[in-house]
Amino acid sequence: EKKARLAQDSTTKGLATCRVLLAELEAHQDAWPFLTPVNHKAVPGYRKVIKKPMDFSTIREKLITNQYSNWETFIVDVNLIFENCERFNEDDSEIGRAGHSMRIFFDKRWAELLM
Ligand SMILES: Cn1cc(C(=O)NCCCNC(=O)c2ccc(F)cc2)ccc1=O
Repeated sequence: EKKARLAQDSTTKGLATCRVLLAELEAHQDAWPFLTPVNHKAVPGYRKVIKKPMDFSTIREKLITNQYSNWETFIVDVNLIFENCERFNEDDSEIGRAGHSMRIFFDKRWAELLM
């Protein structure tokens, strides 16, 4: 609730929790399309359609190099992965389904850990 949120926002605890959350996302069985940046040479049209690519390895690098000021900025990048996936992939496709599965998992976990 509100007090907890404020505590999470400012302390490194909030970002430590993001590392826990990222490790869980990377370990998920449906994470494979999102572990590394989409290879736009191998995926025709990707670079043109997706203006802000994002993936778990990029988020990990940004966490390690202190590029997130708080857990909200971390959440924005994770959600970008799912928005890009929905934009580029049919819902009824292997990667589309993996994106929906990961988003459902993430929404539940960050609510438990950070709210
Ligand atoms: C998010 N997205 C991903 C792709 C895509 O083709 N991504 C590469 C999949 C191939 N990567 C693997 O199979 C893999 C990677 C790491 C690993 F540890 C195990 C397997 C295409 C469109 C799109 O929107």
